[in-house]
Amino acid sequence: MPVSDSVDAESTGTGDRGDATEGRDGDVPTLPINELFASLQGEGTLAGVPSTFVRTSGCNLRCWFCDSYHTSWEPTHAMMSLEEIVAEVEARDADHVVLTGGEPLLHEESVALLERLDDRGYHTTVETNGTIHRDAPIDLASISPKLESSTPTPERDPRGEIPSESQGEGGWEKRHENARIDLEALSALVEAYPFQLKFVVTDDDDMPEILELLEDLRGVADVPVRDEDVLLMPEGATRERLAETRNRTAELAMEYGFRYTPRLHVDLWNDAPET
Ligand SMILES: C[S@@+](CC[C@H](N)C(=O)[O-])C[C@H]1O[C@@H](n2cnc3c(N)ncnc32)[C@H](O)[C@@H]1O
Ligand SMILES: Nc1nc2[nH]cc(C(=O)O)c2c(=O)[nH]1
Ligand code: SF4
Ligand SMILES: [Mg+2]
Repeated sequence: MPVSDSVDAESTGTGDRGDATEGRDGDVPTLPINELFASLQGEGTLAGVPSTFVRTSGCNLRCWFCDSYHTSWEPTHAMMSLEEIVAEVEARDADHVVLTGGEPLLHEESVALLERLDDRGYHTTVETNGTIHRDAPIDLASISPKLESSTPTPERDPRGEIPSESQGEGGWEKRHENARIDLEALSALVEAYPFQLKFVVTDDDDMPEILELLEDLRGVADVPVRDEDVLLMPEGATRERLAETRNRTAELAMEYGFRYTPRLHVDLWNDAPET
């Protein structure tokens, strides 16, 4: 099981990036950290690999199904210096580090953290929604572009918001919808790093949008995007919900010639924190 000496998540930020003190505390570079723990990589081509997870807080999107609610809808974190983060990583055994969030590439200091981890010989995976490109030592860009089925609407708002609030000017329905796909950033990421494209599938209706996005990406990217780089992942933060989505997602993977990825951590530990 995950380690018990995790980070205390104390301060709460309201902005996309955590809070105003993010970045540097005096001369010390810092990141808003929601949790830091040892587990098995649960998703994608490296599923099953012992890994240390560093979860930053703050996101530029608001997926209704986000399984890391306290990094997006209600960001909660402690500010940690890069030195402290690296020490916490070194205190665990894994050779693989997964930098996730929230959206880790929102934070400029994620680059410096990845450099320090790379200098120490760690394999780095970055879990990203694909809307931001940064130049950093990334061994695997695990990109999960968000489909229309992720958009929070009055009917699917985890806060149970009244319709006018989720739809209005500053409401997340529009903001999410406008920001969720950035072809330029997506293209820059696949050109710069070994990558996987990991789509969250809720049902059959997601497939036309996946195919269209792949066509667009293949049209602009200078590198091949092979069907085997495309993974379908069932939507579900709990075992109960996964039981509803995984078989159809697996059938769709077979039908379209894409890969299927399980959510091993949900099978093993359901929705427990630090797993
Ligand atoms: C919490 S996100 C953090 C990284 C980044 N913001 C992103 O979305 O890729 C980590 C991974 O969990 C996936 N995810 C989040 N909620 C999910 C859910 N309810 N079911 C399946 N996958 C989910 C995301 O698509 C992403 O691949
Ligand atoms: N075990 C485990 N594997 C994961 N792979 C990607 C995760 C993420 O939240 O980014 C994740 C996670 O939260 N737990
Ligand atoms: S992009 Fe990732 S962290 Fe942000 S809301 Fe969606 S699943 Fe959550
Ligand atoms: Mg997760």
